[in-house]
Amino acid sequence: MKTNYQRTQHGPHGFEVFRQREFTSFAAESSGAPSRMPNRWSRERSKGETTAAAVAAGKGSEEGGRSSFQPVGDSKSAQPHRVAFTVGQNLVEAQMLQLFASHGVQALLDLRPKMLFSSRHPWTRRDLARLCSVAGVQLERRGEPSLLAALRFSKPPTALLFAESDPRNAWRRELSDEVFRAGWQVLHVTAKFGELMVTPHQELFSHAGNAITWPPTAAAVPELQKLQWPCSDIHSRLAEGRPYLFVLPWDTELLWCPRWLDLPEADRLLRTIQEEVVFQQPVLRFSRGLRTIEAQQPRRSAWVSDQFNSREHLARLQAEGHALAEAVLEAHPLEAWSKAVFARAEATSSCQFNALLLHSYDHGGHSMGFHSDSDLGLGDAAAIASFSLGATRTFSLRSQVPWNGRRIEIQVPMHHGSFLAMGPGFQGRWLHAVLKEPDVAELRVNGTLRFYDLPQGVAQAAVKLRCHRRPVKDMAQGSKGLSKAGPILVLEAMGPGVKTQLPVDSRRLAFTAPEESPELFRQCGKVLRPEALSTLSRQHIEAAAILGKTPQAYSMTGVRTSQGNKAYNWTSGWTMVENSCDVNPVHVIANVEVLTKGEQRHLLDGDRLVLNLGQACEGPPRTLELTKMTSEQGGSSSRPRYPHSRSSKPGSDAAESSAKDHTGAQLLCQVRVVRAPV
Ligand SMILES: O=C(O)CCC(=O)C(=O)O
Ligand SMILES: [Fe+2]
Repeated sequence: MKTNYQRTQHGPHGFEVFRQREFTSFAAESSGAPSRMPNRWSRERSKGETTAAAVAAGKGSEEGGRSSFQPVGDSKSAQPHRVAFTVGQNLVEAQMLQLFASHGVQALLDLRPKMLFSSRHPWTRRDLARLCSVAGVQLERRGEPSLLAALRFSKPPTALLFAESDPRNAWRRELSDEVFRAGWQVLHVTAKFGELMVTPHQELFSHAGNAITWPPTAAAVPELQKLQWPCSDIHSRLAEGRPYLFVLPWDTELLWCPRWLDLPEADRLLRTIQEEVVFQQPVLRFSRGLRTIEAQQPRRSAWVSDQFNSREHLARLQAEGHALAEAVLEAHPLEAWSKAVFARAEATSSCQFNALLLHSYDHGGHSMGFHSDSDLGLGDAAAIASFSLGATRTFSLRSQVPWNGRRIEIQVPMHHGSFLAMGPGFQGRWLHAVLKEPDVAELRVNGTLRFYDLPQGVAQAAVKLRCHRRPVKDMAQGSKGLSKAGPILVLEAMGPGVKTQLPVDSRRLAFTAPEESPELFRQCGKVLRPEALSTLSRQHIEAAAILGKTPQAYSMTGVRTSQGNKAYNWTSGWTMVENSCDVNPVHVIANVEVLTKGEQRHLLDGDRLVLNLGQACEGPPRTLELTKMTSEQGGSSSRPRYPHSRSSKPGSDAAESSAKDHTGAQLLCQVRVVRAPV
């Protein structure tokens, strides 16, 4: 089979869309060495800038004055037949078959963590086995001690199946780096907006590097002192008011200039930004399998750039049929004030930038969760600078892996007029965040300067929000003693900060009908510890409704309330979800609906609610009435308007059969959501 890819257009997130043509010639062309990839940068870059070919060959451009860049992979050892596709489990059957058939995939290596194998999972082992036997593909589980050993035994081209739908995320990123470094040609397959896209690993992660010289010296930053890790007194150094270059583990560097702007300069810049810049608070959308999740960004943002997101550029993309996400904000063109900011930041950091992302944290409740700046067009080689105006907020840094057995945590007090720069390689080793600080009442404006290595792409800040479908028994784990109860509502504090920091039973609360089990209801605050709320990166809690498919299934398992042997009244009707809060919208995840105040809909099996807990829900444990029972009975007339479906297309076969599957689904507890005391 001969297929190849031809670049045709850029997806709305800057992913380049490849249409299939002939594969073998593409693989042969590109797998030999990344430098032989036809590259998009060289077409677009201005004279003197480093081309991708030079980058891949490990050469920086002398003309452009850039430092040399080390390609991620060892291109010399690449062999034409060593081709691996990475795919996420969000691909549906037809897409998997399309991938197998058009690229001659011989083996599928399932690399998903074990816990994900459940009957609720999009791809069970059985489903995969059936798929592979139909397609004549060998299904393999990672049995070897290492992925590379497993790959060596598989017959390429091999598809690597990951839980993550985004190749930039976690395990999928890490393992594909490993495979790429071993000389394999790695091609990431994504399904966005109904289209299969293939992006070579190096296109997604290579960055030409924007450091002109790095690290900066006292020539650029007067009185700069270099401090080598381990420095136990780093926090007192950060408070000293003097500039430092902290040389941290893993060859990463942090430049700290606490007095970057003097007081009048900082005041003036803050005033100008407030006057000139229109900030927006977009609703962020995330793909989760076939579902889309929405949440309002807990801060206001704005872009300033002449290269990305201009009004004309976004309009052109839309005219070409691209649906732009709400989070893709139109950029303000550069003006005198912003040009001065770019020039000053470039002089201090000895780096080049082409976009400024501004955030307005209006108060301590506004935040940004732990993340690394890994938007498309950035990547590990990108150096990123950041300045701060207004209220002092803590810029928290945490190493991605332990150093001498423990993760390193550094708190940088970013005050009015301060500046820092994270050097090349930093994003691959560290996470950063601006967590909520309830005591801060004043506004803080932050600006991060970046260099997007994108040809006229769309700059969009990384969005990190995870939502997991879990089997019922796993969900119930966090409920300590509730697991025997039938319908359970589980609220789980998510977001990367929470997830990595807190054990599962500290960030979940699960309860049954409050009227039936008041003592459990009161325990909610104990189960969901305050840390879970204070580390919430997106100010949201997810509520997953765990439902029985049929009333009979539950009565057979003998569900009892905690107050006695009284069984639930399984046939009392559908449970509705209603938004009774006009400040914080309730998002019903399964079908991406935002319920405005007073709106209702049926709560269905698998539905999740996102509650944006803001000031309106502050105070002592407070009950937010979300749902109420209705007298509707199951059956065709009361069939939910929005069947929980694997297909978003109404009327499709999948939607029909899914609706049938779920007609018996009922949630029989009255759902109340309580905010735990902080
Ligand atoms: O507000 C800050 O200091 C951090 C901003 C940030 O991390 C980002 O824009 O990616
Ligand atoms: Fe960031």
